Amino acid sequence: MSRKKTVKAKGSSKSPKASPSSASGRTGKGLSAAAAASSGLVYPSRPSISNSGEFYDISFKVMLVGDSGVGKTCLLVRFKDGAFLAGSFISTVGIDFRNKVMSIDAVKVKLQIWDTAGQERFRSVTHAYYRDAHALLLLYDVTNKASFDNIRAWLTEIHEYAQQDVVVMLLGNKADSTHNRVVKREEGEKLAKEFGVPFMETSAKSGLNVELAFTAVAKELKHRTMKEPDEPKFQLQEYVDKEMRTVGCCSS
Ligand SMILES: Nc1nc2c(ncn2[C@@H]2O[C@H](COP(=O)(O)OP(=O)(O)OP(=O)(O)O)[C@@H](O)[C@H]2O)c(=O)[nH]1
Ligand SMILES: [Mg+2]
Repeated sequence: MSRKKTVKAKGSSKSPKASPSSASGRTGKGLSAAAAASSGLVYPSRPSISNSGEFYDISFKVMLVGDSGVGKTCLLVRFKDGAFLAGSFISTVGIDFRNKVMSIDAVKVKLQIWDTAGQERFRSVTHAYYRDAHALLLLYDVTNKASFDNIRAWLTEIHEYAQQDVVVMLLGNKADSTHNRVVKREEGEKLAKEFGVPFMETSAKSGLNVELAFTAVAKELKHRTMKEPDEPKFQLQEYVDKEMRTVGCCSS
């Protein structure tokens, strides 16, 4: 099943809250006519403008999924606002989204990031949104074994409801909680290998790898959309491993 890209009318990047809508893919620069034609994108006369007033060239929809309490909302807030939501845990009701425009290889990439409720009772709501997602960040909590054991069930759900070519990345969150850790990093790596998905550990609290997780996904999506025919395929896990080595693995 191939992914469809809907090109929205200028200025139509407003709240898609009313219904799960397709993320748009459009580009202003860096995309050859051939690549644009083959990816189904069209050249706008100018880049689009997001509802926060930022210009962007292409837009993708990313979903955060995983058990309740693994840190999806905190990860998004850390990425968007650079802050950590400490204090009492307020579980997400239904689904919400935030936009962030990133500069990827001189292209403005807008990520529309959907924060889903992990609680079972909201599952049918989130299922409806899977089919339009270009990427899924699947989280477990390294201090919660059940959240790790449930990853297989989440992956089954993803295969059932999401597009076949959706980008999936497994994240072991709360890596800062060294004393309470019950899932080893190696266990996360092994599971990710088994399912052929990239993996890294993150911490919404310390900021560890948060920017890197979203950047890696944005790079993969941008490459898929704008790749020149003779350009080598972007290797997401290789990129992540290289970046982690460069910054000494565990800095934010
Ligand atoms: N130590 C630590 N705590 C975290 C981290 N991320 C989130 N938390 C805490 O974990 C709890 C749950 O975080 P949320 O982000 O609300 O969890 P969620 O996955 O959005 O949960 P639902 O909305 O119910 O699906 C909160 O008390 C956070 O403060 C982290 O990286 N490290
Ligand atoms: Mg939440």
